[in-house]
Amino acid sequence: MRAAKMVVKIGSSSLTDASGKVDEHRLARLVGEVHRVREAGWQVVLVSSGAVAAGVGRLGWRRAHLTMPEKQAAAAVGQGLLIGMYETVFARFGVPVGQVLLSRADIQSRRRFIHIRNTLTTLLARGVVPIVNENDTVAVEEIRFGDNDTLAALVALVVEADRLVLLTDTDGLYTADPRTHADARRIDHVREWTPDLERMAGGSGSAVGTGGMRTKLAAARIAVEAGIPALVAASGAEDILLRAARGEPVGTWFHPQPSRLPAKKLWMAHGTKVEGALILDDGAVRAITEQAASLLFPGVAAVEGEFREGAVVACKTMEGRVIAKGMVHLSSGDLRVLLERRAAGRPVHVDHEVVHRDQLVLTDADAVAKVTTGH
Ligand SMILES: Nc1ncnc2c1ncn2[C@@H]1O[C@H](COP(=O)(O)OP(=O)(O)O)[C@@H](O)[C@H]1O
Ligand SMILES: N[C@@H](CCC(=O)OP(=O)(O)O)C(=O)O
Repeated sequence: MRAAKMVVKIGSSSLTDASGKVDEHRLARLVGEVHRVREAGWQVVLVSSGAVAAGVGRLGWRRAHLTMPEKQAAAAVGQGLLIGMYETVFARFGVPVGQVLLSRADIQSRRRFIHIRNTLTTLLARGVVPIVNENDTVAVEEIRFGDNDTLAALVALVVEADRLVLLTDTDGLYTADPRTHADARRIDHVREWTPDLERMAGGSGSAVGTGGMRTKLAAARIAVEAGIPALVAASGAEDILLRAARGEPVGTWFHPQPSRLPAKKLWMAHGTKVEGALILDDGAVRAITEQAASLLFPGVAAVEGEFREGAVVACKTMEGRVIAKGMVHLSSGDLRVLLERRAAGRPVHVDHEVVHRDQLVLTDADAVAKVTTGH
């Protein structure tokens, strides 16, 4: 029988003490929680922040106003310390850990994505707890996830997890940031994505956190679109992972959407970065959003950027709204030659789709709703 998988993300704010250093007691508490849910039969991938905080603490620096190279240097020092702490504490339960450091480029490449999946599933099958973090020391802006909430959601996609649990210093999503709004109420269930949700979620309330509720919301959305229930909950709550495993009301639950995209389309929607764009005329927009059709050359009005065949590009309306992402069969250079030929009134024959429907994924919520509800 396939073991259920849980991706658990812990934020810096839940691992550090008041001075910003990694707090061994908090880390040990978390490890105890992971151990208990593993004993209940779950496989767990831990996505742990805290490298920068640990490094800053070790070097005796102050957290405020660090440059990017300083943060990366701090992460180089802190990541080793962090994994050392996990190794020591998990060893008390006889559980080995494995360090997995990822950057966005690792997820963007389909080949590397599959290699990561194989490595993670091998670790899980052999009873190891993979401990994932962003590869902060080498990650430059273009290839950064930027926040571990998004990284955790993508890891959940990679391992096809059954739960994504985002543990933080607050017990869920509130109607406003509870640090500054005493009257804020917790939202226990999210079944629909409304603009209100985005308005409620603010940035980080602490000096060590990155992204706050905003990035957790974005991460939860990636998970639910992939059919994975997501929970935002307090890291300090008793038996939190066991309770998450049972689906108890212990935070904000994000319920998955009924229609689940195939794994490759999920990767394309969330794992890839676009290299350019195709501007579609209104007929093509209707064809791909309402009839789930392939994109044919006559529907392409213009091309933006430079890309090779096989690249992932955005599909935009004439007004510039991104409605889909797809893997294009023609380079930007070839498409421009064909567009010029058409503009000059010369005949244009393209014998295949520009983007095949199997390699096209709708990214605009309204467009997705139209297709999944059938109108
Ligand atoms: N609507 C909201 N509901 C709950 N928390 C919110 C909200 N808006 C902003 N926050 C802030 O998000 C913080 C958690 O995010 P963050 O500091 O990035 O933690 P982590 O290090 O766990 O990722 C909370 O402490 C809170 O101040
Ligand atoms: N990769 C960084 C953490 C980035 C991050 O997202 O932090 P957090 O919002 O605390 O989860 C680190 O290990 O310090």
